[in-house]
Amino acid sequence: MSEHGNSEQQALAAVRDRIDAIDLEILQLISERARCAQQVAHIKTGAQGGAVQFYRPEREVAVLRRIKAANRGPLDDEEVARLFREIMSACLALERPLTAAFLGPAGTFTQAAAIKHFGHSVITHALGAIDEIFREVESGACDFGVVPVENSTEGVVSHTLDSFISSPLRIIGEVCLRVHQQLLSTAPDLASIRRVYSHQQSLAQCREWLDRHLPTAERLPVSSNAEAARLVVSDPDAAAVAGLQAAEIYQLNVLAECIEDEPSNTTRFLVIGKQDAPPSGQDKTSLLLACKNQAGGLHRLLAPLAAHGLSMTRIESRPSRRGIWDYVFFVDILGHRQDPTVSDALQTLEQEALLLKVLGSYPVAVL
Ligand SMILES: O=C(O)C(=O)C[C@]1(C(=O)O)C=C[C@@H](O)C=C1
Repeated sequence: MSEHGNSEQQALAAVRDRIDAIDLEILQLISERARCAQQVAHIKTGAQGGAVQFYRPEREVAVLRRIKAANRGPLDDEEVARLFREIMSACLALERPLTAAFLGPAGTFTQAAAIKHFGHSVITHALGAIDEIFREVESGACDFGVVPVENSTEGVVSHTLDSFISSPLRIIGEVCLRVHQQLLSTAPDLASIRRVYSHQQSLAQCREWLDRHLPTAERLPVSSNAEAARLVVSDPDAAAVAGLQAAEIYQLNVLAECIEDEPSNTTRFLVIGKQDAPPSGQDKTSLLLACKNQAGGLHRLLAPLAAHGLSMTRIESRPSRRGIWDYVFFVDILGHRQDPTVSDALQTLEQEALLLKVLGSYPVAVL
């Protein structure tokens, strides 16, 4: 070996020794942290009768926000937050493993959102439909549920909004996920593709790409994009529009990557549970409202929000399907229901609205 090669080997060995030593220190610290989480569990179990709330969303976001603020690189803020997300997920699983229901089968973006929110130690349960997720959490069979609510290209997921009208569940968190769609198949190329399966939202997100590259292929909506991937395993003339996770799980070829029409295509998911999330300092509140069906009704309904200086980040209207109200409105505002300005505004709103249901106050997504 040349002299140069030799000194390179030595330099490499020295840095690797340093890395080995650091890894042991990190391991010790992580183990110490995990023992602290066990102590926390012990304290919580002692302090609370009945159901113990091991999962504390407001504390988790406080930990992640603090880490991001303290970070000085070279890893970027998102990356360090992701690492700490996983450490906390493992610590929480030691207190008690959490279960989260998602729109299955395995490999959907909803599963990816559940893991992004809770970390990899959460036990995910695949369910076939959005209303099944609500029922699973309502019955207590799962601790939490994760449901898609809106996509930046395609708009609202109406099934989710409709489920909130009759469900007693609360929104306890939100997750935003960049959604990259892939064209998956057992076929080697596009030439033989006659059918394209996916969730209707995913088909819509790739409409222009499909018009251009597969203009004659039939588009068939199914219950989820992972279900589409599962279907094409036994249909060589078909392709699925789905995520990379589905390609791995069902061992399909990626015939085309990132086929979404909007490169910034993002889906927002909601985390649902039985308990409210306490204030975290940076929160959102989701409301369900109905107003009198008369001129200026909606304006009067929203006036208290403006009067209290609250920012509205979203408003959606849906036919109520109940016959009591014509339309209901889903409104998101910044702030927690326990913040004085929000609670004052809600009191005024209650007098104006035919219906006011606070669907939940929850921390603004950190990751
Ligand atoms: O602080 C707590 O209440 C904990 O249970 C500890 C911890 C953590 O690992 O930091 C774990 C789970 C909770 O959701 C929040 C934080």
